[in-house]
Amino acid sequence: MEILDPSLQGYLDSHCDAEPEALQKINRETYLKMLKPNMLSGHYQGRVLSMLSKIMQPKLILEIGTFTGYSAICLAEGLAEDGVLHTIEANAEYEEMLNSHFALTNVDKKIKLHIGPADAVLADLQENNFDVVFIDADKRNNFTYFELVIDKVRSGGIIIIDNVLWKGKVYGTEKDADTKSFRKLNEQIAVNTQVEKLILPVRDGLMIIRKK
Ligand SMILES: C[S@@+](CC[C@H](N)C(=O)[O-])C[C@H]1O[C@@H](n2cnc3c(N)ncnc32)[C@H](O)[C@@H]1O
Repeated sequence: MEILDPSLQGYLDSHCDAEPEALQKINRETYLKMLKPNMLSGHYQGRVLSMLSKIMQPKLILEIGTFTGYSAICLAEGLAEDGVLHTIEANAEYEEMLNSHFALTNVDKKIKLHIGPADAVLADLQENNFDVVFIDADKRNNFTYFELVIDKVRSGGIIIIDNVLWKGKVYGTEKDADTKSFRKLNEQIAVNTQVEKLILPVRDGLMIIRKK
């Protein structure tokens, strides 16, 4: 089930900025070569991430779940001149492809790729005071990642979590484990008084969480 009517999504796609050339190439290659290519953020969500990042002008971004690098590049577009984006990917087989994708862009020097499971990489990561965090990896660990990163986010910084509407299942009657885990995540964040939050009905649902 699509969250948005396809004709509305078509209208949104045709009235935002065009997808940059390097991202068009990565998008095409992801659909040609990867299993589950729809994990990629894509044109419209990518422009949303880029816009949020440009508004925040972050010095430090953390991404959990790199895949083919699409969202990392979108977020890196908004980095301050001396900013850095750390992105974590568990699958070591993606490393070479990711380096070649980042090299297609003018933000490659600002992206630091960490290969390994997110919990282990986060335990070793010295950086604090993240301005923007994007959580988009193994979905059932979303709340664990939220708890691991919240103390590493500066006051006024934002955490973005992807797929929180889970194809509309979270507000339906489905009882499968993934749907239950998204419902629980959304409820836990909704009552958390440390943060302000809202869900944007972008693609599969983007939760925007601002640390007070
Ligand atoms: C939904 S995809 C990320 C899509 C990407 N953020 C984008 O929007 O283009 C999720 C990625 O997280 C990775 N992943 C899964 N479990 C992980 C873990 N425990 N630590 C780090 N990465 C993980 C997967 O290999 C996959 O590449």
